[in-house]
Amino acid sequence: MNMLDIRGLSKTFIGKRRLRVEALRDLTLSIAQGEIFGFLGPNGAGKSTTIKCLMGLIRPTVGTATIMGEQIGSVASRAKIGFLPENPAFYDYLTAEEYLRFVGKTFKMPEALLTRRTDETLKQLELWDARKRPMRGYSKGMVQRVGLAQTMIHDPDLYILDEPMSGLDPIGRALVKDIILDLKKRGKSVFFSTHITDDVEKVCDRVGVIVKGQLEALDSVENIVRQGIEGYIVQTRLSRGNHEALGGFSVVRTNETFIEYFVPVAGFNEFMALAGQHSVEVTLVETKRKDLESFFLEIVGKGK
Ligand SMILES: Nc1ncnc2c1ncn2[C@@H]1O[C@H](COP(=O)(O)OP(=O)(O)OP(=O)(O)O)[C@@H](O)[C@H]1O
Repeated sequence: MNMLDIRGLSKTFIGKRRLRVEALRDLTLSIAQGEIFGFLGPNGAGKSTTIKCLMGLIRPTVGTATIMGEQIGSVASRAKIGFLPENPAFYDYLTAEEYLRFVGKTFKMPEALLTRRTDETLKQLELWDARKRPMRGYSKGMVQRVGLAQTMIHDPDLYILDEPMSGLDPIGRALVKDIILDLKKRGKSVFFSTHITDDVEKVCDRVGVIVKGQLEALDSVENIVRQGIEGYIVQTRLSRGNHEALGGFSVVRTNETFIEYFVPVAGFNEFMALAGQHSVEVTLVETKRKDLESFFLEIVGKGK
C-alpha cells in the first residue's frame, strides 16, 4: 500500500469579485514507503494548497486522496501524519517541553512514552537547553525546530512538511536535512514542499515540479541528474602531443601545464581517438552536468 495516493486533485478558489484562481489542477501522484519526495515549485505554484487539501484544512474542488488507505480529512488519516504548516504559530507562553507534551496528549500517547519521546525529540532538534523557557523568547530558527519537533512526537510513518527549511540559517538547514535522512533510514516517508532545488538534490528520492497548479515534471532525482549530462571537461597535458589535432573542440581553460576542452557527449569517442593518434596525454575527465536548478528553471520558464 502507498503511504499517500493523490488522484486528480484540483482546487479552484473564488476570490474577490468572484475571480476564479485555479490553484491546483488535476494532481495525481503517489508516495511509497520510505520515500522522500520533494514538491518543488516557485511562489504561488500551489504547494500549500495541495498540503492544505491533504490535511483536510480545505476541501478539494475535485479529486480524492488517501493516506495509508484513509480518506484525507478524516481523524484516522490525521493521526498517521506528522504535519508542519508553512507558518507555524504556537501558544508562545508555553515552553517547548510543555507544548510537545500537549501535542503528544492530543495523540493520546501514554505518559511514559510521551515523556521518553519528548526528551528524545527535544535533544534531536537541539532544543534541550531551551526546553524550560517560554517559546515567546525563541529565535525564528528555534520556533521552526519546535514545529518540526511536534511532527515527530508521536513517531508517525508519514511526514507532510510545508517548507521545513524556510527561515533557517545554514546550520539549521543542515540539521533539518539530517533529520529527514534519519527518518528515511528508519523507513519513514516524507513529502515536503520547497522552492529551493538544493534541498531537493541533497535529500530527495523523487521530485515533482509544480508550476501554476500543474505538475510539470515527476521523476527520480537520479534520473534528472543523469539525463542532465551535457558533456565532459577533458584535461590534457600541454607539453605532450599535437594539440592542433583537437582544434575542433572548444578550450575552456588553459595554463602553463594543462589545456581543458569541453567535449560534448556525442564527440567523446572522436576526441579520445584523436588524442590517442596525436599523443595528447589525457590527465582528467570530469562530467559536466546540468544541475537540478537549471532543470527547475527550464520547467518554470516553459510554464510561464
Ligand atoms: N484562500 C485563497 N483564496 C484565493 N486564492 C488563494 C487562496 N489560497 C491560495 N490562493 C492562490 O492559489 C495559488 C497557489 O497558492 P499556494 O499558497 O498554494 O502557493 P505555494 O506554491 O504554496 O506558494 P509559496 O511558495 O509562495 O508559499 C496562488 O495564486 C494563491 O494566490
